[in-house]
Order: sequence, then C-alpha cells, then structure tokens
Amino acid sequence: MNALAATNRNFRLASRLLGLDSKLEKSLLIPFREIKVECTIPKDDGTLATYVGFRIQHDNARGPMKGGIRYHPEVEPDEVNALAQLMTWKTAVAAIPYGGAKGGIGCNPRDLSKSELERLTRVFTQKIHDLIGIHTDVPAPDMGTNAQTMAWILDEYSKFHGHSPAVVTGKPIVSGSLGREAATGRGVVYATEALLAEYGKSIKGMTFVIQGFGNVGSWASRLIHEKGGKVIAVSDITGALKNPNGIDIPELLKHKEATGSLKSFNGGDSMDPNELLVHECDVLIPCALGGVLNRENAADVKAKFIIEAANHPTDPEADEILSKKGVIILPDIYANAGGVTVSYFEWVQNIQGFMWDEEKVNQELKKYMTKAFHNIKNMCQSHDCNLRMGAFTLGVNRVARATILRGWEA
Ligand SMILES: NC(=O)C1=CN([C@@H]2O[C@H](COP(=O)(O)OP(=O)(O)OC[C@H]3O[C@@H](n4cnc5c(N)ncnc54)[C@H](O)[C@@H]3O)[C@@H](O)[C@H]2O)C=CC1
Ligand SMILES: O=C(O)CCC(=O)C(=O)O
Repeated sequence: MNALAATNRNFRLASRLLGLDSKLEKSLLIPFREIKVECTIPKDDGTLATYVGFRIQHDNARGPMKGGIRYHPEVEPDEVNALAQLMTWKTAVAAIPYGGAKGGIGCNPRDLSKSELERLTRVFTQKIHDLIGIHTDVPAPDMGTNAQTMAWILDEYSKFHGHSPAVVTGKPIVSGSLGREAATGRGVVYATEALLAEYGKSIKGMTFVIQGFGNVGSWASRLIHEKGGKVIAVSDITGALKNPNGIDIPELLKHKEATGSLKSFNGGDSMDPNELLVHECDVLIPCALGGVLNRENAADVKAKFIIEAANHPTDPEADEILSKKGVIILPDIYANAGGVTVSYFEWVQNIQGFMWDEEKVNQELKKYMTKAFHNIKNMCQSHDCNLRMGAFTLGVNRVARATILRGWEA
C-alpha cells in the first residue's frame, strides 16, 4: 500500500473511533497547500541539472506548520503528502503548538558535491521563501539533510526577509539549539524506556537491531549502548553487520566517521541487509525508509517490540500480521517526536533570543515524551485500541478540537 493510502487509512480508523463526522473528517484530511517547484542548478562540470522539489503544508489549526525537508531519490508527492499529514498528528501527540508540513527534493545527495547541494538548497529556498516563515511554516532536517542544509536555507531566506533564525530549526549551534542533533534518537530512547517500563523491563541487557545509521539511528545506537543495551545488528545504505555479543558502537561511530561506511568494520560480521529486519532480537528499531516492514517479511519478524524511529516504516498489512503475532509496536508519530519537540524548543529560544543549556533541553524533552506516552495509554484504554490507534486518536482529536474552535469544519 502506498504511504498516503496507508496514512489515510490510519487516520480514518482513528476518526471512526472518535466518531468524527464526515465533513470534519474531510477538512482534516485535505492538505492546506501543495507546492511543487523545478530547481535548475549548474553542476560542477558546467552542465545544467533540474530537480523537482515539494513542500506540502498539511494543517495549521494548532499553529505554524512544521516538518522536515528530505533529499532522497524516491521523494514523490504522495509520500511527502503522507509525511506532512503524519507531522500534523505528531505535533498534536507531542502537545507542541504546531501543525504539520513536509518537503523534499528528488535527488541523491550522495551523488552531489557540497557546492552542488548548496546551490540546490538555495534555489529551492528562492522558490518557496514567500510560502514559509516563522509563523507560517518552519522547515527542519530529515533524511539526506542536516544542520548545514538548514544554515543555507536560513541564509537564503534572510536575504529576502532579514535575519530570521526561527524560520528553520535543526540549525548549527551558532543559532540552533543544544541537543537538537541528538534529539530524535534521544526521544526514541525515552519512548523505548517508557514502553519497556510497562512490561517491567529496561534497556540494560536487552538486544537491539537498528536499521539506518544516520542521524537518528546512530544517536539511538549510541544512547542504547550507553544504557547497557546490546546492539547486535545495524545497517545503512552501504551494508549491514552483526555481532551476537553486541557491537562496540563508539568504535563503529569512529569507523563510520573515518570511512563514511559500515563496511570492513572489524568488530562484527557482515550480513544480508534484508535479513536484518527478521534477525532474532528483543527490540527492532527501523531508522531509515518507509514501508520496510510489509507483507513480504512481517511474518518472519522475531522482535518482541518495534520502535518506529523512521516515519511510516510499517505497512498496514504488516501491522495486522505483527499484531496477530503479539509484537508490540510503538508508532512513529510518538516514537520519533523527540526531534520536532526539540525543534520547538529551538524555535522558542530563537524567538526569545535566549539559549538553554543542554541539560534543560534534555530534561524538557523527557518530560514531553513521558507525558505523551501516558496520554496515548489513556486513549488506548478509553478506546480499547492498540498504541498506533492510541496515538492517532490523541493527535487527531486535538487537531479536530482546534479546527472546530476556529470554525473551520464547515
Ligand atoms: N532527522 C530527524 O530529526 C528526524 C528523522 N525522522 C525519520 O528518521 C528516518 C531517518 O532519518 P535521518 O536519520 O535523519 O536520516 P539520515 O539521512 O541522517 O540517515 C538515514 C540513514 O538511513 C540509511 N539508509 C538509507 N537507505 C537504506 C536502506 N535501504 N537500508 C538501510 N539503511 C538505509 C542511510 O545510509 C543512513 O544511514 C527517516 O524516516 C526520517 O523521516 C523522524 C523524525 C525526525
Ligand atoms: O524537527 C522538525 O521540525 C521535523 C522533524 C521531522 O521531519 C519529523 O519529525 O519527521
């Protein structure tokens, strides 16, 4: 099932549990604005290349729209639409005053030089600068983008509107927030701890398999390792490796930093990346692409818990198979909300012109993640549903209430 159909399906199931009427359902589902732009840049060799960029602004009933910008060859409008909608429910689950948006450019950032990436980011910003803003839509990093990308967007945007650090989050520390780079991975760990505590378990001594070793996957791995969890398999686009005794994550981070790859690390054996998702473990954490758990592999998954650090890693068909097997899934719109929560702290700091220390950022993040988990559990009890529907009903209900209060449902 494609990402948008899957997201719409989860929304409709939640809407039914909440008893929303069809007019309100429609107004919650239809995106506010869909932007598509062609970005032509000179390549380093003098030829011209054109890339298609999107920004889908889904909903602003609860505040400015918020969400990352992804650079990946598979970026296409339906998926960006789904990701934008997920942001609307995620910011509501996290109880931060934002709506949802997402953007992306169809390109392979690994094939572009740094100066080509800078030119592409600046052209994209020139095309959308009038449609984003501190109180309208605030982008952030996602797959294939990082703090440097955000610094280029800020610089280009500021040429048109004056210096405006709060127009993007996930920026370098000079005007960003301490703790933002680690925030999604840290939030994943807080969420995992909250879930495991329900089962009388903790991270220490449990086995973890992690798909993706970029921003989210590497921070989640590092923090799990620090807490005594055993990361027994990891993968990225360059390959996968396993070690039943636990991978030395600090050494792997050094190896990745030095070589740019997981390949030829001597602290583990290489493995088939497709086997990674069905590898024996206590906790599986997908931290890369959407739809990786699907009807082809769901029946073979051996993990007892799945923490959705990636956005929409589980196809609805897989959801059904996994839930019949008794696998507990912590859904993306909660599990990876640490990133956007610290983005909110960054935005607040930029607007106030006052920087928090890292301890305060992490303490506040833990407070928001813990509270959201308990709010989700309450929805699970009152609607007799699983964690995904608990999170969806929580998020959709908050957005529905704001929509009605603003008189937008008609
Ligand atoms: N960066 C953030 O703050 C947030 C990211 N997310 C989600 O987390 C996921 C990862 O994002 P980031 O870590 O920021 O991206 P990133 O670009 O820093 O890292 C992505 C990682 O996935 C790996 N990867 C790509 N294709 C793969 C494949 N076929 N098999 C295995 N690994 C593969 C890459 O090699 C890389 O290690 C995405 O789904 C993103 O939407 C969610 C919330 C916030
Ligand atoms: O930090 C943000 O504003 C958005 C992060 C994001 O794109 C996501 O949570 O999927």
